[in-house]
Amino acid sequence: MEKKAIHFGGGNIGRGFVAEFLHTAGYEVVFVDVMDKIIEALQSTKSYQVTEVSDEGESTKTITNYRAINSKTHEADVIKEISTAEVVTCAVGPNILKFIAPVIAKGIDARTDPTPLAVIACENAIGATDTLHGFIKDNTAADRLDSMSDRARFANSAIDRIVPAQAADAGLNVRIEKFYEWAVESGPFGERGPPKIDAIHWVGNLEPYIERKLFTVNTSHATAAYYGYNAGKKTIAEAMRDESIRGIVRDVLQETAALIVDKHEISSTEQQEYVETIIARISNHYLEDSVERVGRAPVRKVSRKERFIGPAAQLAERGGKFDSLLGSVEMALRFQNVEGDEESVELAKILKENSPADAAVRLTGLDRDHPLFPHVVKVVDGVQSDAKARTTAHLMDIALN
Ligand SMILES: NC(=O)c1ccc[n+]([C@@H]2O[C@H](COP(=O)([O-])OP(=O)(O)OC[C@H]3O[C@@H](n4cnc5c(N)ncnc54)[C@H](O)[C@@H]3O)[C@@H](O)[C@H]2O)c1
Ligand SMILES: O=P(O)(O)OC[C@@H](O)[C@@H](O)[C@H](O)[C@H](O)CO
Repeated sequence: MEKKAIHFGGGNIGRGFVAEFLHTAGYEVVFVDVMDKIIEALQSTKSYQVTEVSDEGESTKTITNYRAINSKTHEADVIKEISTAEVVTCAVGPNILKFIAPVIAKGIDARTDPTPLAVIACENAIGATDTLHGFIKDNTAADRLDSMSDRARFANSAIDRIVPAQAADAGLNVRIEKFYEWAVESGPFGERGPPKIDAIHWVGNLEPYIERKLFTVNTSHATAAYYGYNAGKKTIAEAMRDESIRGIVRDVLQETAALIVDKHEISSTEQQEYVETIIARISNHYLEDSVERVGRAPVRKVSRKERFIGPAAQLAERGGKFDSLLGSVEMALRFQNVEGDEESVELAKILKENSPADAAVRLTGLDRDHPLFPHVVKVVDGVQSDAKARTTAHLMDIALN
């Protein structure tokens, strides 16, 4: 029988990365999404194209052998597919994991296949599969929990490939960078071993991979996005062409490199080479990657384990330098009321309605006695004072005219 993988989220990384590699590994891919437009497009086509763009030119692959189900309207079908699949992946965004967990829990519960399902969350977050697993357990009957590992195994992953928002007329086709890395924990699969997916680099300990990726690729990407947005730049490549922003990105990466080299078995030479690769990747002018996409969801991005506070907190605990990271946090806090970004509206509200210390706790989740906390409070205070000064100036302007 043909191998089958269920993938939640038919968006950019779903179509342009996960499905591409599942397809190459010989899986039939069943996309699950809640967006009618994507589902209808996937159901009414037999193929779409993934085009890698780089200095070396363009190279296109055709993806076929897929189906699509809308989980909003056809939940029972999704449960049935999961009950007979080998793999479940998702790329829906870390905040959506709780919404896809109930249907996955039901699909796992309905399994009779002796081989456990492999569940791999492909989100930019530390321990995303663990988070999903937690929500799945919350949606499973207590008397079925002990035997769940007979029906499913859960492996965390680190996934890296820049897939910008696509042109409005692109349909299902995706333009992406050539580079990719997909590291997944092998331990959860035990003696039976993990599923055969050639693009995956199976690793015993994922922490160095996910921290190096999140705290280099995503820290630098978000730094360029927030400084770029506040300087009126449209794309990450445009921001990176600005010498001052490029210099700031390098300063930030020096701080995270110090942590990565100190904490993991990665030499400073190796990390420096990695940094140069990442700077070249995010400067890629062939990718029209907007500062709004890369800066999206600022509340998530300034949270405790994320790309700024995650490394800054660890550096503060180790007596390291973190002031450039605080500069990125400040720019992230200035990413407010951005059209189409609900979290940027929520951010503005939190900053308006709370004292600096309370806003710092709510946004970053840092304990008040953490060595980083007073530094973050100072940054929050500065951003709030600027907003107040702008409101006062605006009101005076109205009164005078
Ligand atoms: N784009 C990238 O460069 C990139 C690279 C690595 C990792 N990621 C991560 O992948 C995830 C997705 O990012 P993206 O850029 O593809 O976003 P995207 O917005 O293009 O895709 C997300 C998809 O999830 C779908 N979705 C939302 N709620 C759903 C639900 N309840 N059930 C099923 N589907 C649902 C959306 O309709 C959308 O199609 C994020 O965690 C992101 O951090 C993105
Ligand atoms: O997806 P986010 O919102 O966590 O971060 C935005 C980008 O930095 C991200 O999507 C990168 O393009 C990706 O992580 C590259 O591997």
